[in-house]
Amino acid sequence: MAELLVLERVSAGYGEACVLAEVSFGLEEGRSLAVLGRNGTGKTTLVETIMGLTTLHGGRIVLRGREIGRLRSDRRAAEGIGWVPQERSIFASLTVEENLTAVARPGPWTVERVYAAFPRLRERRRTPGTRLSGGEQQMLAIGRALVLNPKLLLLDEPLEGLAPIVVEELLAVLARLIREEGVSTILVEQHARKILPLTDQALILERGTVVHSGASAELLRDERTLEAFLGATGRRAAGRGASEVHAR
Ligand SMILES: Nc1ncnc2c1ncn2[C@@H]1O[C@H](COP(=O)(O)OP(=O)(O)OP(=O)(O)O)[C@@H](O)[C@H]1O
Repeated sequence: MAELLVLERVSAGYGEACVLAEVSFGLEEGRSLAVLGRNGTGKTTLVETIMGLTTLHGGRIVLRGREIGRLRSDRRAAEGIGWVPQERSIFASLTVEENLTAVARPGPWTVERVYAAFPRLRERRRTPGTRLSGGEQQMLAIGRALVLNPKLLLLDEPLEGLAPIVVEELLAVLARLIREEGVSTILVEQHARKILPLTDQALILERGTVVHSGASAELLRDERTLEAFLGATGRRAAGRGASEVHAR
C-alpha cells in the first residue's frame, strides 16, 4: 500500500527549544498509528509538528509524496490533514448541525454520514455546543474534522476527561471509523490498552525520541515494554479515568 505520511528524522519544538529529536515513521493509506508515552514526552508536540504548529529544526515531513514540512498549517489542512486538538475547540454558540455544515467540504464524508457514524449527534443536532456533554463535544469535534474530508485524521487524547461509559461509546465509534471505514488516523493517547486494539501500529515516545515502534497487537502482549515505558498508564484497568486511579 502507498505511504500516506512519512516523517524522516524530524526534530522540532517551540522556538529554540527542541522537544522532538530525530523522529521517524511511516503510515500507509487506510492504516492507523497509536502514539503513546507518559506525560510530557512529546506526543502533542508530534501531532502539532505534523500540523505545522511548531518550529521544525530538521528532517522531512512528506504527505503523499509531497514535502509539507515548510508549509503553513492552513496549507497543510488544505492538503488533507484533519486535526482534533486536545481542547476540542468546537463553535460553542452554534448547534451541532451548524458546527458541521459551517466547515463541510465536498467528499465522501457528508453531514448525513457523520450522523450515521455518531447517532448521538443526530439526536442532538439542534443543541448548541455549550449544552453538549464532554463526550458529545468530542464526537462533534471528530465529526467536524471528518466533514472536511481529510486524507489523514490526527486525534489528540480523545478519551481525556471523559466518563468511563462515554469512553467505551467513543472507543466503539473510533473502532468503526478506523477498522470499517478505513480512515487513516494517528491517535495520541495515554490509555495504551484502550487504543492498541483499534490501531495497526504503535510508537512510544520518551523525552521526545521514539523508544519503541511496532505492531499494536504485539505491543499489547508485551507486558515488559508496556511496563517499562508506560508504567501505570499501560496497565490502567478498563473504564478508569486518571482521577479514579489516583484515588485508589
Ligand atoms: N507551547 C509550548 N512552548 C514550550 N514548550 C512546550 C510547549 N508545549 C509543550 N512544551 C514542552 O514540550 C514537552 C512535551 O510536551 P507535550 O505536550 O508534547 O507532551 P505530551 O506527551 O503530549 O504530554 P501530555 O500527555 O501531558 O499532553 C514538555 O516538556 C512541555 O513542557
